[in-house]
Amino acid sequence: MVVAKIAPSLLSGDFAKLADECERMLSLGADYLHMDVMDGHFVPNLTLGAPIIKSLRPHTKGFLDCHLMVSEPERWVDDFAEAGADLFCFHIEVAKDVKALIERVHERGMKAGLAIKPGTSIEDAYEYAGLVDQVLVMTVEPGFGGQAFMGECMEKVEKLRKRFPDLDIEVDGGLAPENIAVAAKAGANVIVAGSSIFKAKAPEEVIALFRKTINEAQ
Ligand SMILES: O=C(CO)[C@H](O)[C@H](O)COP(=O)(O)O
Repeated sequence: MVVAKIAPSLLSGDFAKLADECERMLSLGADYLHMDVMDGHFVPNLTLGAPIIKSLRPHTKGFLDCHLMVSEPERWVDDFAEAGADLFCFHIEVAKDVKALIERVHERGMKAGLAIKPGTSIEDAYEYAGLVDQVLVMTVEPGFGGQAFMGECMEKVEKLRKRFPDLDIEVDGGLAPENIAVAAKAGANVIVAGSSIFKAKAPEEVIALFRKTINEAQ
């Protein structure tokens, strides 16, 4: 059985106060801190890289769930390991050798995650899902926060959950109180959310609602 893990996306936080934002999210009930790494090539946006993770690491004990939206994930394994990332999640669409990369991430002491874009079929991930710690099913086109949740991606989550009952399945993009039940029913248990948490008047209530909805669906 899997349990809910709520991962606020710091992309929606104040980058000038990143360490404070991380501690604030943990104090409000977050399990993971989701860090969106974008290279301006795999996605049309630039955010942060290993130097920021390294600067942040001494200021938080939170689990740094790093989602690399980059064209050459192989280049960054050592940098992220040395920076103190807890989980290194890369995209199946660009990895040169998925299995070898998973092994390298584990060798460097990080958990490994495999991400798929909305247009990528879940069947492509089956071969590797038993080797990783988490599969991330994107529910928006990666690149920007604040986009609308793509409900059609839930079929992929359902298929994955049927085959891998104990796998951590993360969903990312447009998750909000209005659609959390759909994601929970499909079998997602790790919820990334930026806008709906950071813009809420009471973020702790959104986090609590996500957790309750996911755990009740298990
Ligand atoms: O990976 C991402 C964008 O590529 C973000 O994590 C994601 O979009 C979360 O933001 P929001 O909840 O506002 O959609």
